[in-house]
Amino acid sequence: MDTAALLATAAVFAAGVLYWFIWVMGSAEVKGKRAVDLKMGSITKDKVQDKYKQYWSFFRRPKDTVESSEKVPAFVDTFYNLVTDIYEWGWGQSFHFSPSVPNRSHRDATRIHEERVVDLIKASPGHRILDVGCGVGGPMRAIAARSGSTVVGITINEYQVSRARSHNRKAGLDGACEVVCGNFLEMSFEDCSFDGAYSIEATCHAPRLEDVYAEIYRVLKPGGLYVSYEWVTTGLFRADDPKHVETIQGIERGDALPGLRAQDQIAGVARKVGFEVVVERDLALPPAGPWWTRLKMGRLAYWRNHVLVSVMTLLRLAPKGVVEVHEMLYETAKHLTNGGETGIFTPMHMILCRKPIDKASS
Ligand SMILES: C=C(CC[C@@H](C)[C@H]1CC[C@H]2C3=CC[C@H]4[C@H](C)[C@@H](O)CC[C@]4(C)[C@H]3CC[C@]12C)C(C)C
Ligand SMILES: C[S@@+](CC[C@H](N)C(=O)[O-])C[C@H]1O[C@@H](n2cnc3c(N)ncnc32)[C@H](O)[C@@H]1O
Repeated sequence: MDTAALLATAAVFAAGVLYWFIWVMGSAEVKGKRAVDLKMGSITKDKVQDKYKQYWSFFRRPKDTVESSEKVPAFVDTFYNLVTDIYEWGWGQSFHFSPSVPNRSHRDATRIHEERVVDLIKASPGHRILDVGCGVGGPMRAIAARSGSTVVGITINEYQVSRARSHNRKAGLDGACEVVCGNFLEMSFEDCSFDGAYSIEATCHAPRLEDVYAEIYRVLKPGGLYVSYEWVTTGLFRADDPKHVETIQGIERGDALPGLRAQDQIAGVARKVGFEVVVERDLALPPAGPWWTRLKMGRLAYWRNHVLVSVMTLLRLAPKGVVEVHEMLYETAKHLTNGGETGIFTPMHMILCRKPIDKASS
């Protein structure tokens, strides 16, 4: 074979490898979003890097002033513009963790964790259920399909609204699932207009938990049930242990959190806004399988994804800034894993509350 033929064969081979790397390997476990589709929400291509820098300088330190608390929802919105496509591509349409289940896939474990909500809040056909912080609607579709109820989701991020609506249509569930863009700290829904409500790993973004719980209380019908899976520090967390503090602050920085609450504070907040606490339990505790193994087992996948986003940026298929966002998520994954392994953090402290029948009329 002469040199020209050799070069041509090598070029075809390289193109084939690139194609396989980007299009085949490029979508992670859940097929759907591919690396070539990384858009970074509603941020225009040229602004991604700047937006990331603004996000990072805001969330780098813990939030302690009222003034910075008020800015949190806007920065949370920026955060989801930056990460939504990467989450969908590398994790799926459900932006939360689940206990691992022996001999079951991540997809099954995710669905089981979501369907538990249906039983807890007794969602039934004819019910109108609120999903507080709905992401792109993975849980909403599972819960609507399982329960036969109508689910209304709210998210602060406009890009997620369009993604969720499109997924709902494709799943044939747009009749059962509605998505609105808004702030869960001041919702536009009528008082007493929902039969039930849930939030999955979303209220951790609220600077004051009582503000979002009070809103959920307001829109629930008397007797209605609300369940939340909360991100909290556990009783094993020691504020005087620098390693613990580094882990918790690492989780806060990389997940747009104004400050993680302690597990034993949640029920008090629920009662303060008027709820009866039916039950609370850390769903991560044994016999539940570890939720963080899914993050840990993917080291090789992270490396592949890093190479992918770098190649995509070089080819100008992805905007500048994606590599930094991806790197931030990689670091965050390490802190989350650490939080899980040491037991100082759980993303699934479950609290089930009821709006009392008598108090509501007063
Ligand atoms: C509830 C929240 C989000 C929880 C999780 C869905 C996400 C937390 C960290 C995310 C990820 C970390 C590493 C990424 C990896 C580097 C990349 O290659 C592919 C995507 C990741 C796995 C990504 C996926 C989503 C998370 C697990 C918070 C924000 C309150
Ligand atoms: C980690 S995601 C979880 C999404 C969804 N519950 C799931 O499990 O797939 C957190 C969600 O909360 C939403 N959120 C955060 N702060 C919000 C706010 N102030 N108002 C409305 N939505 C908010 C985000 O936009 C995002 O959709």
